[in-house]
Amino acid sequence: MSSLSSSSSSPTSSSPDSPLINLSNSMVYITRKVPSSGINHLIKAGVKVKQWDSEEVIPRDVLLEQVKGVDALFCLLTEKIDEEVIEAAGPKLSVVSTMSVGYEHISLDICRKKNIKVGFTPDILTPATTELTMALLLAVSRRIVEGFNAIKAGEWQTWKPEWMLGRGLQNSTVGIVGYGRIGQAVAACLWPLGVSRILYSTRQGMAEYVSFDELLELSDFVICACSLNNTTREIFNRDAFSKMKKTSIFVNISRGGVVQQNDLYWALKNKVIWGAGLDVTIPEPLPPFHPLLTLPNIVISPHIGSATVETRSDMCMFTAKNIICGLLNKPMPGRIV
Ligand SMILES: O=C(O)[C@H](O)CO
Repeated sequence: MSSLSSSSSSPTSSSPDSPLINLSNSMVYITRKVPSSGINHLIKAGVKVKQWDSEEVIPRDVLLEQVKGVDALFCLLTEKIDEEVIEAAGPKLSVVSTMSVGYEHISLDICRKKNIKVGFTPDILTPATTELTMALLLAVSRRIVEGFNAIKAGEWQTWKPEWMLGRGLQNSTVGIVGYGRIGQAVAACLWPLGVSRILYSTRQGMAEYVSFDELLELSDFVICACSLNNTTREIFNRDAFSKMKKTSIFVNISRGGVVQQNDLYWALKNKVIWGAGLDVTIPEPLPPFHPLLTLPNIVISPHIGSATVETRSDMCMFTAKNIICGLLNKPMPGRIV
């Protein structure tokens, strides 16, 4: 399902950024149905746009076929942009931009070697992802889903002083692993709720620096907002969960790959930790019969950290701007390589 969605109507006046470079011969391939904001921006800039116009992930063989000869690639976190794709695209490919802040799906080394610029969408999804982090944290700590399920099962008999008790944030210690844009925004939401300490282990900021092990040992809530790379893969494993408090709650909004999921299951099942909220899993989608879904002390959302109407539209626009700036040899608003 690949279609030529559009082409330039006025190529010479097409670029708002530089009238000197004519983009009318440039072809951009978009790997999914995305909000119209970005597509319109590309069209107005005068480039030709081809698209996998579907909600479903583009099959690998179709991607390899469709990218042939394109100048720029607009991709999502679901496509592995590796040497094979870059070779299939050929020598004209000069910009790859992903509509995500995470970019572990792109082979940066190959892009560097081939002089291909790589863009991503930092900052604009920080508020939406922060909201979702807080939603998961509170859903687990205040047992929202468990309570809802209890109502549906007819288990809500009366108001009881010691039923469905959760864990409050006031006077608690929160550890944030990955104290970057999102981690710091989450911290800003937590202070007004009366937490007494916020710990981080990876970057500088307003919070207190401690080692990763100390963070695990001291925190009542552990929030993971770091990127996935070789140093963070499966850092939340049996060893890490064993160091956490039995009363602690773990929230992951980064990537499923930072967690050893069998170990998380073990930790939740055996009450090594109190609860968990996940927006990201391995695999995605998580199969409906996955063992994690049988546990009462977990809430899982389907990777919707940035999923607000406004944020997804902004991300799409940002990706399109990255591509146009990259093609025009202008500074890209969000550039990795
Ligand atoms: O990397 C990202 O951008 C998020 O995981 C999805 O928006």
